[in-house]
Amino acid sequence: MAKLTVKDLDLKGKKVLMRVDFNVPIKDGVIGNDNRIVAALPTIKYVLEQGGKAILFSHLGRVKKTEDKPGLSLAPVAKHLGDLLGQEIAFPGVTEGKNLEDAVALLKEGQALMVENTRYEDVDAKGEYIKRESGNDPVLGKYWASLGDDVFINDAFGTAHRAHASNVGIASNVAQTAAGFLMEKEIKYLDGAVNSPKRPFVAVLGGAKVSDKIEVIQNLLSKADKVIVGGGMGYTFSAARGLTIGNSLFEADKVDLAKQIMAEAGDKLVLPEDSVAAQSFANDVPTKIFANGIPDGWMGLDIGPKTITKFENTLKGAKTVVWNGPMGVFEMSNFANGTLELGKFIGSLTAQGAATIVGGGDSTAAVSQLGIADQFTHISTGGGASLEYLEGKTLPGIAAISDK
Ligand SMILES: Nc1ncnc2c1ncn2[C@@H]1O[C@H](COP(=O)(O)OP(=O)(O)O)[C@@H](O)[C@H]1O
Ligand SMILES: O=C(OP(=O)(O)O)[C@H](O)COP(=O)(O)O
Repeated sequence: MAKLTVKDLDLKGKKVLMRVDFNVPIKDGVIGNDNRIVAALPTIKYVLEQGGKAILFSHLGRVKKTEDKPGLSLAPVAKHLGDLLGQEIAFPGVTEGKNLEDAVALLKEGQALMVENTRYEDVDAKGEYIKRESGNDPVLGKYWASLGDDVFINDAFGTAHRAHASNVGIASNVAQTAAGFLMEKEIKYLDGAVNSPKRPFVAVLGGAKVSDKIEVIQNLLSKADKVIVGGGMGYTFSAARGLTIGNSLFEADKVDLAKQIMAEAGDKLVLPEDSVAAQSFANDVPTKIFANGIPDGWMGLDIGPKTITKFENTLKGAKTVVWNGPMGVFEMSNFANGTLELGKFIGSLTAQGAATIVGGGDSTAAVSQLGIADQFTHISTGGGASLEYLEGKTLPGIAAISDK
C-alpha cells in the first residue's frame, strides 16, 4: 500500500489523534462483544509505547435525538479499553469544550484519552438533528484536529466508507494522516478478494441496514457469481415479489429498487423461501414458520429451514465467500438458527480451500457468540466498509490517508 502507515510516523511526545471504530454492541452499559476494541489494540499500544499521547475518537450507534445520547455514551468502552490496556483512559465525557481541552493538556507520554461519542455532535442542545459529525461539518473537523499535534492515525476500517468529521474532516486539517495496523491488515485481505477472487464467488447479505446496503447488491452482481440475500434485508425483496410480510423489517421506498435488482439479476440473486416468525420482537413468545408470505401481526425474525437448504446449496463449491449481515435476530436464541447454520456451512468451506470473509460489527459478534469465528479466513471489522471495498469503490476514509 502506497499509503503512510503508523510506522512512518515520529510519535514521541506528540498528541496523536486517532480514529478507531468502537461501535460495539452495548446493552444496559455492558459490552456484548469487544472484537472491534481488541482489533485496534496493536495500534493503540504501539502509539503509547512510542511515547505518544493518544486522543481517541469513535462513534457509537446512530444519534438522531437527545434521548439517544445516554444509552450511546462511550463511557463503558473507555473503561473496558482501560482494563484491556492495564491503564486508565481519561474520559472527560464530552466532544468539545474546556473540559476536553484541559484533559488533553494533562496527558503525559504513553497516556490515552477517549473523546465522547462523536455522533453526539449530530444533535444540538435544542434536540435538532444537525449532523455535524455525519455531515462532515468543516468547523468541527478543524476543531478536533486542533486538539492534536498535526498527526492523525486512522485505524477505523469499519467507518472507512463514511466521510465524517472525525475521519475525513480531521484528516483534511493535519499534515500527516497514516493508516493504523488494523486498517493495513483489512486492506491486505480484502485486496485479495477484490483483485483476483477464486470462483465461484458468492456474496451473502443480511442484517438490518437495508437502505444502506441494498444499493451494494447492484454492484456486487457484476463481481460475484451469486448474491444471497437473507436477514432483515430479505423482506423488502419479499414485498417486491408481491408476498405479504406482516410486520417484518421493510423499507417501502426501496421496493422499486428491489424490483429493478431482481429484474437485472435473474438467477444470480438468491432469495429466502420461508421465515421463522413471531408476533412480537421477543424470545419468550411462540414462533411459527411461514413459507408463502407472512400474515398480519407476525414478523419474520429468522430464515426458515427451506431457505437454509437453498442457501447452502448455492454456497456448495464456492471458492470465495464474503458474508455481511446476520440471517436473523441472532441475539435471541429462537432466531439464531439461520445465522448459526449458514455460518457453520460457510466456515466448513474454508477447510475445502475457500477464502471466507465475514464482516460487520454484528456479523462478527454473531460468529464469536456462536463459537465459529476461527473457521473463517478473515474476520473483518467492517460490514458496509468491506462490501463497498469489494464493489471497487474508493472509501473516503482510506482516500484521506496521506500517500507515502
Ligand atoms: N429479520 C430481521 N428482523 C430484524 N432485524 C434483523 C433481522 N435479521 C437480522 N436482523 C438484525 O440485523 C442486525 C445486524 O445488521 P447490520 O448492522 O446490517 O450487520 P453488521 O453489523 O454485521 O454489518 C442484528 O442486530 C440483527 O438482529
Ligand atoms: O458498524 C458499522 O458498520 P457495519 O454495521 O456495516 O459493520 C460501522 O461502525 C459504521 O456505522 P454506521 O453504519 O452507523 O455508519
